[in-house]
Amino acid sequence: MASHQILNEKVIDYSLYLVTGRDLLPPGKSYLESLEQSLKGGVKIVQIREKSVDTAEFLKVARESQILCKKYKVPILINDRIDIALAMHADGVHLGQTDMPVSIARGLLPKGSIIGVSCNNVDEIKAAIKDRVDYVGIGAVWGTKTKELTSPIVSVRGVGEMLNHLNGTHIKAVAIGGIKATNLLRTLHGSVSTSGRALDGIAVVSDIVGSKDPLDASRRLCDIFREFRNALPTSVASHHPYTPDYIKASASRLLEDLKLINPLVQQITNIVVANQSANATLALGASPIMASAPEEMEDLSHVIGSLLVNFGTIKDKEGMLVGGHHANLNKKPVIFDPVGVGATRFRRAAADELLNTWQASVIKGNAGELAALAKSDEVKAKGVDSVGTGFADPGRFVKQLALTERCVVVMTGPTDWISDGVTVVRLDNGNKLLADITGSGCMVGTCVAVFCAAAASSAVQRFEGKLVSGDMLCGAVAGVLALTIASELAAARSDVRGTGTFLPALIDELYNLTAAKIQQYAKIEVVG
Ligand SMILES: Cc1ncc(COP(=O)(O)OP(=O)(O)O)c(N)n1
Ligand SMILES: Cc1nc(C(=O)O)sc1CCOP(=O)(O)O
Repeated sequence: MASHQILNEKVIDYSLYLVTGRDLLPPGKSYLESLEQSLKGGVKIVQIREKSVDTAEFLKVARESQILCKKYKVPILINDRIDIALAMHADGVHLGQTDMPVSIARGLLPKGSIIGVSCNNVDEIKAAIKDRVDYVGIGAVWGTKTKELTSPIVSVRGVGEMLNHLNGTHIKAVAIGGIKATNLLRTLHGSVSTSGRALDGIAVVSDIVGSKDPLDASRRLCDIFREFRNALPTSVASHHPYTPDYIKASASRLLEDLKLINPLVQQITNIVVANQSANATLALGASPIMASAPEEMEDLSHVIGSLLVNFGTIKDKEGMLVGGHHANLNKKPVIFDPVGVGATRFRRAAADELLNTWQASVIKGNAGELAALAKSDEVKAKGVDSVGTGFADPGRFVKQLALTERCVVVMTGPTDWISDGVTVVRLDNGNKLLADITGSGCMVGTCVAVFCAAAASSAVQRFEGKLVSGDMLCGAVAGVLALTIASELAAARSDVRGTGTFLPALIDELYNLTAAKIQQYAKIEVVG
């Protein structure tokens, strides 16, 4: 989908939208110098926003800015003030919810003027559609110091939901509020509708205006936007026409790769399972680091192969927030295991906060946990366990959740269901003793994290515009297969007489797992 629009024969490119803010200029930097550098760096549309000056000064600044914008063939819009826009023949206006109504502004402005409005929720989007505006400014997507916010933060997942409503319209959408080079890729990947509609641009004040080098700041934002546009349409899908044989071969190869790579797998997990998760990691040929302090997350994010965030006893939320942010920044897979998320309001709110802060590569849970995450009441949970027979159509459910959260979703149970939003895989391995020991679900999360680390580390092709390289669907399938096949082999051993002997045997079978065993025992079906 093109990020530009044709109005009055003019092509409007919203990809990098500068909103001015003279009060944020660094000491010694002149406003016009900063504006020209940002235009050189790739700003494609400018809005003059002056909140605390009189009319004469607003008009002067707008006219001086217009000369530069004309030089770079960039449209100029005026924030709030129709009179200023008319007086200087601006290309259009940006209106807030309490400014001049769109229908009246349209009557006053010359035909073909660009009209954009601020939207903070779905109702405002619906009104903007009725008003046939040219674009919407959705915000604030993150917290910002540039302006005191009077409406709730939308967050990236909220932007995606609002974009769903713009499907089938010609209205363009930019996000605004707290966007900077360090969160831009995350912002873009998170802000996509379930049908794949992405943002047409980003509107930025401080990351450009506050920079001593606005040319470089703008160029960096432009580059990230372009790389995102050039990347594959979903963040993790590799778009291979998956077949059971292909997946089996990939899972087997990943096991061999991981024994060579020996990735470091960081796990923020719960005390109940920490020991057995670390042992499972080692048994597969990876190295565990069970680190949860926020202060160490940045350093670790450079050296880890993947990060597992397991909710379990949820004491380390700050570490989880910071860890996921840095993992995204350094393009390391994040595996999210929202243990017992349906159990309390605190857990539900924490899951939302985490998923609004970083993007998971894989979300893994049982039917009850994933239902709670998706705010579906089709399946109920009791504590950390799922209750009842599960979803009527589990394949459809995981596919939809994968599209909404833009990641791979793994739903564990007697049958495991995995989807990247395009393909749905059904796995039928596993022994019922897994349900009788504590932490087997958490160990699945660990195994998925181990194999996703291998998938990311051994990825042949890297796309700058993706949050993570490598085939996360195959990584997730391989992780589930490893534990479930090992459970079948362990349960069949003559030295296993109950749950007490099953757990060490399970670790043994993970240790002795081979590519040939995966090929021999994996029960895989591609169902959609
Ligand atoms: C692109 C874009 N989106 C939103 C806004 C916010 O406008 P508004 O709601 O009018 O608030 P103020 O900017 O007037 O504080 C914007 N300016 N640009
Ligand atoms: C002007 C403005 N409008 C917002 C909204 O939410 O409508 S947020 C915002 C400020 C954006 O500045 P920065 O890029 O420095 O965070």
